[in-house]
Amino acid sequence: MDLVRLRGVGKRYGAGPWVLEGVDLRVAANEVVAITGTNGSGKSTLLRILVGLSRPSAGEVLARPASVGYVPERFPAKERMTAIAYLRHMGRVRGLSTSESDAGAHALLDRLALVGGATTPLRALSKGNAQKVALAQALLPRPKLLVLDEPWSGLDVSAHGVLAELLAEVAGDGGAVVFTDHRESVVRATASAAYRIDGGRLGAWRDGGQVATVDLVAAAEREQVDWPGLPGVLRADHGVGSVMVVVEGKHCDELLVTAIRSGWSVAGVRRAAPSAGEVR
Ligand SMILES: Nc1ncnc2c1ncn2[C@@H]1O[C@H](COP(=O)(O)OP(=O)(O)OP(=O)(O)O)[C@@H](O)[C@H]1O
Repeated sequence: MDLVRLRGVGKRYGAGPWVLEGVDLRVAANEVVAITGTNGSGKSTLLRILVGLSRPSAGEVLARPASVGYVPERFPAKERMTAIAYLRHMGRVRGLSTSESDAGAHALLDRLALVGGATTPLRALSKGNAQKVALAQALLPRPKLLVLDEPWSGLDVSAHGVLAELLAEVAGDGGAVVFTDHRESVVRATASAAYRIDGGRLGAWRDGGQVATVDLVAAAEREQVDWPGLPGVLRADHGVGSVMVVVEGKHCDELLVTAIRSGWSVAGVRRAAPSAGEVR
């Protein structure tokens, strides 16, 4: 089922040139979609249309879930409000109680390791910490569609893996994720489908990345998992306290969610075209 559907979408600002033209896009549940393109190609414009902050000048948005989380390229962090007060406010606006909001916010900020604490005023946060708060607000409560504009930019390396896990959790829970990034490595490691905007048109990225290799490390209290029995798993090689699983790209997010829920940590995800031996 399509969670998102755009048909023939075009966008121009005032009487300026067309930034986007004839964009058709469908995003199904469980998908993680990357949008690539050069600076100024229209990636942020497309994301703003996806979340409903900008109206297309042509074409239609035929489907969009009611619950959408959005991490903009620049987080409006000029407020005197503290990070936790802001997150509480955002959670309340979206229907959570104060205690649910606070619990969710603290859990997300802990996972993302917000340095400097939740009581720092937004305007005093560093770029990376502001990005963590921006991520937390988009996930409070967990949305059906999560849209992120260059979410890795400014994040420290330790938060990179957490971000990948959070995206996998949204997609694995029947939601969908759309993000922009310039880097091929990020697209390969994270996306189940990828597109490129060129000359205002949305086209296929040159490589869909059909197979993923997932390196997992066992925590002390993990459950046994029948890796080869999971959907799309092509191979599972066991090490001491670790396992390397090769999985079809479209089932990668499900595998990551199962692994995390069963007490395994994701040490790495690599995507590549399948070799002959891995195709079945
Ligand atoms: N509010 C606006 N008013 C007028 N022009 C705009 C507006 N927002 C974007 N543009 C123009 O639309 C084009 C696409 O901008 P957009 O920010 O969508 O690109 P982008 O691919 O996200 O770029 P970057 O990678 O640099 O973030 C650019 O030429 C930009 O100047």
